[in-house]
Amino acid sequence: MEVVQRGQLFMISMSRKGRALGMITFAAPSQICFRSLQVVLEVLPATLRELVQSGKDIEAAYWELVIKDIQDACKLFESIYDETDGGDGYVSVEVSPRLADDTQGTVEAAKWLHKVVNRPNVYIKIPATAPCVPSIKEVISQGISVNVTLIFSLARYEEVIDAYLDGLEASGLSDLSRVTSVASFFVSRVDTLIDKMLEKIGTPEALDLRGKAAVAQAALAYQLYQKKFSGPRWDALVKKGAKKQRLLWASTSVKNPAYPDTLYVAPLIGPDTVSTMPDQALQAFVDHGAVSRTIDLNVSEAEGIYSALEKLGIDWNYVGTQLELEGVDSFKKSFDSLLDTLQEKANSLKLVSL
Ligand SMILES: O=C[C@H](O)COP(=O)(O)O
Repeated sequence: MEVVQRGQLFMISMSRKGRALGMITFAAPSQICFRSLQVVLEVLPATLRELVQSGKDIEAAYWELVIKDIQDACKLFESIYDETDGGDGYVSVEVSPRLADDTQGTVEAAKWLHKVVNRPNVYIKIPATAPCVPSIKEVISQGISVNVTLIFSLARYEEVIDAYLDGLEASGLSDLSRVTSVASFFVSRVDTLIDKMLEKIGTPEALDLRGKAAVAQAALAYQLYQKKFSGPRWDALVKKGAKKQRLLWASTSVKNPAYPDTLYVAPLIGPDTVSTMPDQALQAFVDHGAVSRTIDLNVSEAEGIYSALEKLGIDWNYVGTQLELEGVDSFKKSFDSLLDTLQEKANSLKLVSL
């Protein structure tokens, strides 16, 4: 339990009826796995030693530790999952980031993880890279719930929604109510990149748009969400119990200290959205954030900002691709560095046990 609590992120979520927000704990995989494993290293050297001495290589030992960790977290959140009829209380575990270019490898890894974790409230986390969009469809069609991560552009987000809808339609299940998904749209990193581009352009108009791109794009993502999850195609799936793929805001901490510290949380509150927050963003919001529906208050302003940026030469697809490359690369580096740390620990445990 200690492991889970030290690795947790939080989310604020507006209930479907649009009532007050509840503060719910939500585990995001990279953080929960990477951070909690450091605790595992402190408190469970015996387990690691046992795993290594049983002949497992370090990656296999990693997965055993993670699976147990995720199962414990799932148990912790099970009551939320039950109380909300499968609406909240999920724990995510990510397939190896080394598979981000491998469609079939990702499908196999997702199926395996889903089987071994064996809990109803687990999300298998899959990156929204071009090769993994078809994996998402396939995995959803097998009745496996998915957290789609690393979404940076509206174009890719629409492909992700389509993969979810296609997967539900292909599933053959008569009851779709237990196959759910979140689409994790990264926010602050968009400003980090676009601000640099605007500074390069350097005109007063460009400089005035700094710090506005990310929230504008996110607000338009919510418009797309509303459009795609309505109409005859969606209604047919609802008849079979389908649930909307909720938009999850990731990367919500402010990177530029000149910006308000709730910039990526306060304007993005709306029905069925999920805001993941690291401590810094959470504390700022708890201290002086206000809870009310904000996500669609300024849609025409968001459209204006989006097209003004295009007119200045900002290519949204370039931005999405660049951030995706950086995101996948950083996930891979974290994964590699974690395995290196585990290997070092295992080596020292072997020495101690001699
Ligand atoms: O899961 C990913 C995090 O939300 C990333 O946030 P970051 O952009 O602050 O690193």
